[in-house]
Amino acid sequence: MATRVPGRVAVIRGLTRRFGERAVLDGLDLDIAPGEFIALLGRSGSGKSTLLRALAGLDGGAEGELEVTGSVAVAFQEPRLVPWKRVLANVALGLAAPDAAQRARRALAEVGLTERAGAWPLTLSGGESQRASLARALVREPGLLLLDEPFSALDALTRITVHQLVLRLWEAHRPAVLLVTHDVDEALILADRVLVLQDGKIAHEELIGAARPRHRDHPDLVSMRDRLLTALGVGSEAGTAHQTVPGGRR
Ligand SMILES: Nc1ncnc2c1ncn2[C@@H]1O[C@H](COP(=O)(O)OP(=O)(O)OP(=O)(O)O)[C@@H](O)[C@H]1O
Repeated sequence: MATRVPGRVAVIRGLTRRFGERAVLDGLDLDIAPGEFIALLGRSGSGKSTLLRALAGLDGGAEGELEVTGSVAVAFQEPRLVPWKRVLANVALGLAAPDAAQRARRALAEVGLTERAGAWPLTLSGGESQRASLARALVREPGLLLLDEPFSALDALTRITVHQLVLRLWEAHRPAVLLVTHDVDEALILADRVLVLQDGKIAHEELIGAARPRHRDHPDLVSMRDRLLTALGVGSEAGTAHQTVPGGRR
């Protein structure tokens, strides 16, 4: 039986996902409030994508309680645009609204891709493809936006630009966001709450009150980075360059 909790877009209780003998998710509890930006860290194979797939309704094999209120949209690491449809048609794909094309155009304008509306996906750069993918997710006005390492294949400069874009879009539309990332700094710069998934459960949580835009050297973030790296079993090396979790797909 699922429980609806007012003021929550997702309520997860005792979520367990087994593959063979192994419980990748093992009695996981998590609440997601409307409009909050959560980053999910965890070592490779800890079950981050498994949790996202369960939340997206893409995996029927999980046991436990999982209630999602409202619509969910997902953007993946690879933008997954349909190659034989132009960019505008990709963004409008599956939208039932009579004004689908108009909404898709508006979404493309928001991500700065108006000029590429008529282009074929294979002619887009990595950053443009990712922006098109974000437009396709946002055009549905989701209550919950799931982002599975969407920035990891982008070069460092493009990633910063897309971070800024995501924050701008999040501030304008206010979906709850669950961002899976291997990048501790990305989590600290973007999220309100950073979670560490370990042994099938949320093993560590950091709440970030620092105002945005944030700089990675903010004193609160420096101590949080240390705690997160310790929770991830990496050991803290404060003051070193950009930190990512071992096993990241970059
Ligand atoms: N369909 C499946 N069948 C069998 N095992 C699976 C399946 N899907 C995932 N797994 C296993 O579950 C574990 C968690 O996978 P998942 O992709 O959720 O990890 P992750 O934390 O997202 O990893 P990464 O950071 O490397 O992307 C892995 O050991 C994976 O091999």
